[in-house]
Amino acid sequence: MSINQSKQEEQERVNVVADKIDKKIERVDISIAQAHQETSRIERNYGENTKVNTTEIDDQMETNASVQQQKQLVELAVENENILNNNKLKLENLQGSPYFGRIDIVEDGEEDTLYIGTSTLQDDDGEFLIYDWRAPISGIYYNGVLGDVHYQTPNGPTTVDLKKKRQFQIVNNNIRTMFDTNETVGDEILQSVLSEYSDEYLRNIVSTIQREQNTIIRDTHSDVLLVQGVAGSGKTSAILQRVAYLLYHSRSTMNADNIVLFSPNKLFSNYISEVLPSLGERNMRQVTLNEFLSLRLNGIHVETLFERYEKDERNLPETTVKIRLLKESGEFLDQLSELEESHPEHILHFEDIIFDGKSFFTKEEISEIYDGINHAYHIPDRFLKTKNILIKRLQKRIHEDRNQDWVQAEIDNLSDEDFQQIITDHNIEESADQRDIIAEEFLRERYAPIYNALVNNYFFNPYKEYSFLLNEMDQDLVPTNVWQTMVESIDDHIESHNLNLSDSVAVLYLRDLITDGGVNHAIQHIFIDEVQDYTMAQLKYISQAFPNAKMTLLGDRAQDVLTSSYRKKDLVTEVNELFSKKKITTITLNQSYRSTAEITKFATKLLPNGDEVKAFSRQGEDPVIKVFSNDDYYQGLKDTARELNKKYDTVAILTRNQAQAEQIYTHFSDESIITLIDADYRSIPKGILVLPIYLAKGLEFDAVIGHDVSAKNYPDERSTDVLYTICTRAMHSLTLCVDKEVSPLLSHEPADLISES
Ligand SMILES: Nc1ncnc2c1ncn2[C@@H]1O[C@H](COP(=O)(O)OP(=O)(O)OP(=O)(O)O)[C@@H](O)[C@H]1O
Repeated sequence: MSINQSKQEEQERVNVVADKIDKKIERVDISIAQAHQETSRIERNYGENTKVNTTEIDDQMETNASVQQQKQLVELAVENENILNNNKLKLENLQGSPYFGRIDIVEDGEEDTLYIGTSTLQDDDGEFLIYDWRAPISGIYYNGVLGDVHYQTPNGPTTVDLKKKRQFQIVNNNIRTMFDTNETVGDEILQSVLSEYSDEYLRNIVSTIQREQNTIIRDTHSDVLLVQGVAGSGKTSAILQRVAYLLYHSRSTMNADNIVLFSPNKLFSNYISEVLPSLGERNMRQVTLNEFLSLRLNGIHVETLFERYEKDERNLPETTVKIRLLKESGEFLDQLSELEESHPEHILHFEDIIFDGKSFFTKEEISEIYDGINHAYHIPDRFLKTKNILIKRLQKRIHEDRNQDWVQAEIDNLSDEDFQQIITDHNIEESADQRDIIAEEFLRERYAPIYNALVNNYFFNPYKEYSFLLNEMDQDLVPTNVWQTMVESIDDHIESHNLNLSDSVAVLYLRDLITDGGVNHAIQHIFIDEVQDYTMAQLKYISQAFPNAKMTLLGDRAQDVLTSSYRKKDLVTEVNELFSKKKITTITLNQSYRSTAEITKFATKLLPNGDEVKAFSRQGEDPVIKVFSNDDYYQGLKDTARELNKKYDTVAILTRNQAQAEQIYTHFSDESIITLIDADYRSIPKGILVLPIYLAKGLEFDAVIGHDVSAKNYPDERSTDVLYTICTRAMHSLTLCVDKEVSPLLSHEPADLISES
């Protein structure tokens, strides 16, 4: 059969399936409308029931039961509506482009043809019209070459004979292209997908997942999956596809709330927010490292990586580097805990618990309790025993204080309603000592802040404990006076509610270790993008905080913008050392998809091992280096940006730091087309943007302008990572503007790339 005949037949099938999808959507719309009416009816009912008289106890109990029942009905109705809406979303995702792949297989002598799309679609009689891309059999589409192929079923591995693999590009229900192939996904379709212009959001890559990406997406056995992938190799894309895959495979035991993604910044969170919904899934939780740490160190401003980078750019003394490298290592955290355990006679740094302006428990009392507990116990056990004793003492106080005059007077002054409320809230039965019980309940409410302070360990000061251990630490890294100054500066910072990044992780680690807290058992998967920005201490702490989570770590050593000025060791080695007891799989991605071949080749020349990076064969314009030798650098930059903006919707001017971005912005201030992006931006507008490179991490733009790649601004190889990351943000066009003298990092570039004005 000729390909045209096949295309005709395939088109007929697309029409049939498209028609069925439309009809299903019509039906689901009717069900949604009915479900919505039902929810509203139950909610109205619920509203009326909650208005019932609540002053008589009997009535109130009855009302409570009925309200509970109504509440459950509302929840059920809402859930039903959610399921229907979700079904509709999946059908809508299939609309216009119902599938992208087909495989013909022979299994146990039987021939079968399967179509693969973003979700499963069944006929009314149960026949599969489309298989979900995550179904075990769909793995063949991404992995297999024709002939015998294996795939995993719930009953173990199975072998089938793969006869045909066909790819489609279907737009508005019309087959635009169709290929039979032996590869994962042929270049033609990938070419066409990659030459499209960027938009505000990253898109899913479900129809063109490549073999190595597929390995990342479908890995279910590793505790730590470490992906070292060059810029634009699809690391972020693979994360999101992997989340969708894991959600599908563990539907009964896991949902999106059991997954956390550590993302590099807020812009990034918005940028990736459309991928999972386009695959019919809810987004996982997202947090930046700074949000994660700040939330746990309530009331303290934790230095951001960006703030630190900006500071480092100004001044980074060698002693600071030495101390920082120590604090950022996994061993440093081990040292802290060993030191703590090696001082059994040491009394932890406790704090008074203040209530109503007075000390309710003094630190001396708490210290005495702690000291009185057998020193042979581990510190967390002693801490817990101390806490339990304090809670018991609080209970005793409640019991004793109930007869105090002030308590009795307060009870006498209670309104009838409040009095009744205590009785119903605590189910207090009528008896001779009812008033005593009420007095205790009253006190329990009054003393609740004390109880909370105990439960939340506010009587322990982890900052002082940390400084104590630093003072005790035997170190010969830096002279004693330098070390001492460092410890004092932490104390000063704490006074003003600030903490730098490396200390914050150490304090948290120590606090959680001593208090045996801070652990979240519910999270099953942690994803960390841009892992090259993380220290081993941070990774160790994160893995301690989420003990049940498998970790997927994705990074690129060459894009080490934020720490390259001082970090030396290789990320893969470090991670392997840190998690040596876990099952680690390391995957390397060398193929870059984002940029044109010209841009990728240009960028990789900056790297010492650049020849390992494989450019995708998408052709485009050569990058340009524009040198402005006169004093009109900013005018030249402006003209360049405007010129590019005629052709490309988004033109990003990327700088080394925020100050440079602001400076450019002031030169543009007469224009409404330019947007200065800062760390609080949540979405990327179109037009000309100016932002420091660290905010552009993980993002991509149609056209990129590197700001002032001069010898002054990029003097030596310590700037390579920054420049490389800037260049690799560009999809279609890259221009480097230079004020006077070109950076030595570009000295190998041929003269014809350089234009002088
Ligand atoms: N298999 C694929 N099919 C289609 N497009 C792909 C594929 N893999 C990657 N891409 C595209 O390449 C670009 C880069 O992908 P992504 O942002 O996931 O890479 P990355 O490795 O996280 O990049 P970086 O580290 O430079 O931020 C995106 O536009 C993405 O859609």
